[in-house]
Amino acid sequence: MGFFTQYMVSSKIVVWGLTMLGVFFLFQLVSAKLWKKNLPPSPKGYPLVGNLPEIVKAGGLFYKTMTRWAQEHGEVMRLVLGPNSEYIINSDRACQAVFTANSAATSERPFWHVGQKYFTNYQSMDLLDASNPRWKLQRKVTLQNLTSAQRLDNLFPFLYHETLKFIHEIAVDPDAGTERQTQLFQSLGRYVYSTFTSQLFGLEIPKTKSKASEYIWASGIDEITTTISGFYLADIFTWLDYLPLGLKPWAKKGISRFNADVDFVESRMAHAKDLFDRGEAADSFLTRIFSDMDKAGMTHSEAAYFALKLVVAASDTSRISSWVFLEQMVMNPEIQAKARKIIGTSLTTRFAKFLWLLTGLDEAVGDRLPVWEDVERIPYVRYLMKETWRMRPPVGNGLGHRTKIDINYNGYVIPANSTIRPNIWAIGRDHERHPDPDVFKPERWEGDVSTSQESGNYADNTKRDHFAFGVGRRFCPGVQVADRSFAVAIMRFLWSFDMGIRPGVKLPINPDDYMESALPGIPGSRFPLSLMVRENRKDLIIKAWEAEMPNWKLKGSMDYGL
Ligand code: HEM
Repeated sequence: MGFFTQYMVSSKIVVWGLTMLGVFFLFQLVSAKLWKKNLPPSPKGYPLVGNLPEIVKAGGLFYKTMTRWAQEHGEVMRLVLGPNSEYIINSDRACQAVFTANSAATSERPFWHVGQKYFTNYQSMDLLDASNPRWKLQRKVTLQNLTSAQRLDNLFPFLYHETLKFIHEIAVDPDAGTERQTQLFQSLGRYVYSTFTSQLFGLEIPKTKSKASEYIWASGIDEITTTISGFYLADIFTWLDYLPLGLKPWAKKGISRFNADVDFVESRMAHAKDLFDRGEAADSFLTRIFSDMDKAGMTHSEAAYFALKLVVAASDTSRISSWVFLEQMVMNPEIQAKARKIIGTSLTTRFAKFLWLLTGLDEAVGDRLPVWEDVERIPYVRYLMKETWRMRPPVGNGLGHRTKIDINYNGYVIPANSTIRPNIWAIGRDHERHPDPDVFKPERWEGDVSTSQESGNYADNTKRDHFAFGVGRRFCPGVQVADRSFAVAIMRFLWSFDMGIRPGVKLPINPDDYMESALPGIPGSRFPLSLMVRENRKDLIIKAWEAEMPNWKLKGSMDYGL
């Protein structure tokens, strides 16, 4: 079920709910003296429910609604979501003022009690307030164990292995390029999940049909749902939490999800520990915690739960990045051809490279699979990354923050304790920042080879490439991992595949027809993508895979015992 369709409830509950909302609205108005403040403008909505119906109706095309609203209402706007209001920050300048200049005051999370208390037992970094010491510890552990210069390299063996496995699967798939090739979204998901479970747990996901992947996906959805404004009424009417547990279905659901998560990670950890004790475990986040090399300051059990949360944060964002890159290559064949030419095909000899330097017409890589270091000399890869993340940010609606203070911007007031969000979609499609924003044009980034981390760190937010990784103190801590994973995917896909549309699909196609409400702004698994290995690559890929397998050391599986 999509996030938005879940707002639909039975009519009795609606009547009860609306009455409560009315009372609550009045209470909010009086207690916060909102009528005295010049609040930002709102799109026209309905009594009591405000802008909710339009959001529900928009479903997967919510990105368009948010972009249009930003154009109509200016740099800051207020969305009325039943009894809640959210303040949406529509421009880079306003992001600077709200999230960067006021980062200490705007880095708490909204009051997501249900998610924080029940679903995650105050252990998930995404949901914790930045002032919570556990958030600080988890952020430190992420930076030390995952994204420090030393640790970033740990990703590569897994990333190279998994991308090669994905490409090899397609090279030997008799259904590749036919109308029966319908599982690409799932296979892409397998390789991405497996990359991160290997890096974090030291355990891989060998098959596309995997109970572990299904579990991780469902657990992630449950947590994300707790961050939807007003999804759990107990986040609005906080006194509901005083009821006995038997009368709180949301609390029971949350507790059972948390307990199931703990069971899941404890059993995975036991398997990983067993391999570690036998000296058969690959180096991973957990093995380093077991061997106390990093003295993380977490118990083993906490570290395993945290590893699950990192897999959730890392996997689908990376899967979506690769998926929409493929979508854009299909929609823009001339860019696919150009990028491929730049990345490299058959030239292998020094003479050929010399020719390439001389003429600029041929390739930079040759007959080996591209690796991360190639990005340094192929800036076009960075342009492709920036353009994909600008146009289809995987987390376009961001994650809410809470402001602890009243913030004044352009004569409007965003009141203390409100939820605030950067409108990542609208900023990426702002005509002033990006002329022709609906056109996929990597060339617009000519000369900008900044990494996502560097760009995110610019003191002047208007100079940033895009806002796909958020803004302010909660800026995505996995950004350098994301850059590596995406760059390698882009280069290897261009090197390996002819990317097109499945036979039998009528042209032209519009990606908007394939949006899913659970992934607003992203064409979902129904997008009729076709991948075929290029003829002159097939033998190279098969040979590379045959050379890889005998040396591959990772023994454990996330699906062990499931
Ligand atoms: C293309 C890939 C990715 C995108 C687009 C992305 C985007 C985001 C966004 C928008 C946020 C919310 C920031 C905010 O609250 O302002 C976030 C938070 C987060 N991301 Fe990422 N992310 C990606 C990959 C990753 C990876 C690979 C990891 C881990 C290895 C990761 C770990 C996290 C964590 C732990 C948070 C929560 C931070 C906090 O609450 O303080 N992300 N990400």
